[in-house]
Amino acid sequence: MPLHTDNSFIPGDALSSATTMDIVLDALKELVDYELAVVLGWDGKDTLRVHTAAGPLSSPRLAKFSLSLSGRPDLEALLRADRPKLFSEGEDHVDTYDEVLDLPEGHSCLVSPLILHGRTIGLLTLDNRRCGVFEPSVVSFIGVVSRLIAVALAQGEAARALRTQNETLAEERNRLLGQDSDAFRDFAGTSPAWLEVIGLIKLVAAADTPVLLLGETGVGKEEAARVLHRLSPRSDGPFVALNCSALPASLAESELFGHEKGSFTGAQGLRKGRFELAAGGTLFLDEIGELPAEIQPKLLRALQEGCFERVGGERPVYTDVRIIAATHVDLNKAVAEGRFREDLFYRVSVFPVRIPSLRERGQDVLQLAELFLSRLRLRSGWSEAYFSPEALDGMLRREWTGNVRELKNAVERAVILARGGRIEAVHLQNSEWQPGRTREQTGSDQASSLSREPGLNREFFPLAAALGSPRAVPASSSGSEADSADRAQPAILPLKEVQRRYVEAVLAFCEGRVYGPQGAARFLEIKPTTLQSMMDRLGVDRKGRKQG
Ligand SMILES: Nc1ncnc2c1ncn2[C@@H]1O[C@H](COP(=O)(O)OP(=O)(O)OP(=O)(O)O)[C@@H](O)[C@H]1O
Repeated sequence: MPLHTDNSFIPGDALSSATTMDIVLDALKELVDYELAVVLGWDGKDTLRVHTAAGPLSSPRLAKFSLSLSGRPDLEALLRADRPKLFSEGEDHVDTYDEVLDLPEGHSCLVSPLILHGRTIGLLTLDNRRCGVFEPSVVSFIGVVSRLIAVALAQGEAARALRTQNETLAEERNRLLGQDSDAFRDFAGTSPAWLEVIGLIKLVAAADTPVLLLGETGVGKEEAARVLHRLSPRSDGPFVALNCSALPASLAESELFGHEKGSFTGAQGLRKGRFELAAGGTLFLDEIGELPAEIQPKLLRALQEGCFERVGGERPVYTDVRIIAATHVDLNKAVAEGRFREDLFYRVSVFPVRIPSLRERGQDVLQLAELFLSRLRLRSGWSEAYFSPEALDGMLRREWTGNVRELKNAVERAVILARGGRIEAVHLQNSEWQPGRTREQTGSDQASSLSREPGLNREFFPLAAALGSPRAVPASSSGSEADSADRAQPAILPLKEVQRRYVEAVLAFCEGRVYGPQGAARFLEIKPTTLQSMMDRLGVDRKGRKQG
């Protein structure tokens, strides 16, 4: 036979562990007359799972088979003895594959530990329905083969882990490079409430314990999760985040666990889920309380056993990830209402950490504002931006309902309004298009205090100006007579008319600009294309006049 000359083999093409094992068991079949050969891998704790099964008796059910060693002291003893064992005819023994296979009594059965340098790697079993098929002479041969299989199994698993880690790192790096990410920035704050959080994060970071971050929206739960990851022994591994809210069950499963090629229409290739991408690192599950009920048992299994199947896949996939979950809803209530599984709740909430709201963090507001401003100063035209004393005071007094996220956005908006110069309190007070209020004020107080300064009102409070109403914000719901009178005062306009007038006013304020940092879309926090179609729908042109 001529020598095979294809030398295009490169490490990246290395055979998968499963293929290697298929080849080995196939070759073994030529020497040993088995009907079922199974290689089981050991998870290092208690479980043996089928890695490869070959022979006419193997079946897809077997591929999912696993067994607990604590329930099988006979197998544990066999692994300890590190010697193959041939079960003789009539010898009583527990049938390993009892649950999935019906083998006749007295069938031939040979079991051999897979041990490498004294470390248990797994187990090899050979079965044949007929009695006495395996000669005693075959036992020592299988002992030698088992050592080779142990090497192949260990190397295959190591190569797989390395490959997954490489891919994950590359994917995560690309993802981070593609964003304006805050992942590597400071974690500002020195208030007692914040220092307590830092203390807890430092404490729990080193352990592999699941952490549950609780807190209002925008308080910095994801930021805290990133810091926790960076402080943990997994910091060299990836940090992968998934927002569980608004994910339909079908999408959530494939996002979490990936899918096999052709598992559903449009699944053109194998795609790894976040669990696999996070291997060796941390998986951050944001808004875990919103996870669809159908997925919760699958997540529980992945957390408990470290294994799952890709959508459309049969082979179990194993990963080692640390879970950090976050929620802004009360998970206890979700459990009581049956929306969240209790067992999953206990699994993820081993170490809860509450991230305080900005209201509880005192002077941290100023540190954070300075931090955000220092980042913005790096942008062209804004290097001279600074806060006036009144602006600093206003920030301290304001009730930041949207927390750090709201503060961050407000600082950016203020820099734009201040045209990269001195930021006044009024630049930060511009909150018609967000729900922030000063700590002392109600919504109506805020509207009226703004309207007390006519120029300010016109320039920075376009809704009130646009509607021509003395009170654009409804009165507080104290139920007093004065309140009822206030409520009755403004004419109620159709929503479309309010939208039209408001868009016109914002456009006028932006001098007809739709795009760019000082464009209306930016202020309205919508895409310019969305604003354009809204303008078409409302009949408003760029100069803010009604068309037609
Ligand atoms: N201590 C901090 N230092 C710097 N930036 C922070 C800090 N905390 C939060 N941020 C920034 O504030 C914004 C909101 O934070 P984050 O997304 O972590 O909040 P969250 O609590 O996870 O919000 P949600 O509940 O909406 O998911 C992000 O842009 C984040 O980078």
